[in-house]
Amino acid sequence: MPATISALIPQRAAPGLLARLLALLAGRPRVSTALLLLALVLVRNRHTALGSYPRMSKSYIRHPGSVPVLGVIPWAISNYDRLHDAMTDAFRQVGFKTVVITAPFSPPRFIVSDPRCIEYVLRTNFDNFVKGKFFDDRLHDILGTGIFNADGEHWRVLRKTAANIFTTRGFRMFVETIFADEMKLLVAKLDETAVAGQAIDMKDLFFRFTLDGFGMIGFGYPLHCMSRGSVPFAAAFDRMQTYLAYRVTSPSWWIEERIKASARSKFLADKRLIREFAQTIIDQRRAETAEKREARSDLLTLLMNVSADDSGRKYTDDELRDHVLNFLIAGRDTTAQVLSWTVYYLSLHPEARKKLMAEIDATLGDATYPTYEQVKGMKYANAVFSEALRLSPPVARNGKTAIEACTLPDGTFVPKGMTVGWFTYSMSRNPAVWGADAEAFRPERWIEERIRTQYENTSFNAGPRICLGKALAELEGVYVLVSMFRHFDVVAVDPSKITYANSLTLPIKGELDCRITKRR
Ligand code: HEM
Repeated sequence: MPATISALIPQRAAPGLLARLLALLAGRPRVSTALLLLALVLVRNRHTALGSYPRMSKSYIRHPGSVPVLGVIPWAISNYDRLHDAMTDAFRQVGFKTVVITAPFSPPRFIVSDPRCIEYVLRTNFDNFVKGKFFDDRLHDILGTGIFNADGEHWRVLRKTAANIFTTRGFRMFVETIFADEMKLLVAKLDETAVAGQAIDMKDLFFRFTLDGFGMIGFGYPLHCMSRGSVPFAAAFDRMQTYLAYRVTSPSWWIEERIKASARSKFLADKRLIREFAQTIIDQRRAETAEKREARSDLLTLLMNVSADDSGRKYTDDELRDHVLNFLIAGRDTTAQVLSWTVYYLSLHPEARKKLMAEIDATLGDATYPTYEQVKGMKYANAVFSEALRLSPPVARNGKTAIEACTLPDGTFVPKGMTVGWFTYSMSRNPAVWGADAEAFRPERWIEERIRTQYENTSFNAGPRICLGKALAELEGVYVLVSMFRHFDVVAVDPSKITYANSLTLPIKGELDCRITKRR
């Protein structure tokens, strides 16, 4: 667990007895962890919701890692760095049935993996399941009033407005102008690396590509990340996500944050930096002449013009800032992460890489970059992207909260206010859905087998809140893949050492150093 309890103790001495106690415990992480947890259990806390639910019925299957009183806490601590695999192991033990997770000071949660339950939560009983307090409490600092945390009418207005930029006409333009320009910069960088015989961090380059791309698509704002050195906004964004992932994982995050003042102050500095960055984009737009503003049709323009509610009120700068950040998270991290994982899986599977390059060469003829139609038509390239996404979904876990009590299709009674979560990462490894080779990287399954439903394959979420950027992400991801492998062979230096970091999404831990060989 990277954030051990000792690491959560303040760096500067606290006054008096507490300081001495903390100093003593700081050198003994195990003892301090145990004592802190014990103290948490003994102290009656108004945040605990255990008492506000009916006693958990014996018929519920407890998460196999649960222990009395502390619930899943010891399991979560010992598996923090491999949470998704540990969760998959736990599901295997119970035959992928619904489990209940308990922990002191945290409301119990169900984790489902049955596609029927997913469909019930995300479509059939859509109005009864909201993002709710669980996510808002933990993620408000970064998501604010933006679409990811929004519910009800507020969500509907945002979704309808944003949907206007995701049109086929727009997509063709994105490929021909924005992606094509950005790809030339990426190819030039890889060219230099290949000539110099060095390795390069592809993870960093993919993040730069998607951030620049969405800067233009969403806000008509050139961020020039591909041609810059460090990007402080992006670094702050990554740190903040790791911090917030801890809140989603640890039931005692709120108390730990009060103890660990220095980490919190760094977090607040990052939050300020990120907000200032979003504000700059808005300020520049407001400073433009009315004529120039009216000629634009990007997301920011749409959001500035739409009525936020029935009263005709416009979004405030604070709200616009939240929207900008929500879309930047959506548009940057997810697609970039899938691209990184795709390179990882292709490095482990040279036969798939060969097949991909053969399809690219056969489709493109003499051309160096694909057209919109070619990207859409390349079956194997699309299958490679989908397969990497299936095995390493950026939104690897998710959940929604029941407004009223209800019963899931597998018979699980969900009390009012309880959260039902799911681990897409684990669901992708369920042999009942994906077959005996569920764990294997096999792009052919997307060509030879039936296409799984949204509720079996939740990588893009499902139902009315299915990812708004799905088509854009697939187009951008496959465009980059095809253009890149048209020019180069790209192989990770040491794929066997690659794993994921526990963050809000599912980035590769550390760098993705790759060797680049010129193909043409
Ligand atoms: C491979 C890349 C992507 C994946 C795997 C992905 C996945 C997801 C998932 C799982 C959700 C549901 C999140 C939740 O419940 O809060 C979601 C929502 C969303 N995604 Fe994506 N996404 C991707 C790319 C994009 C891109 C490029 C955009 C463009 C901006 C985008 C825009 C959105 C938006 C606006 C929502 C919120 C939809 C709503 O709540 O109605 N996504 N995405």
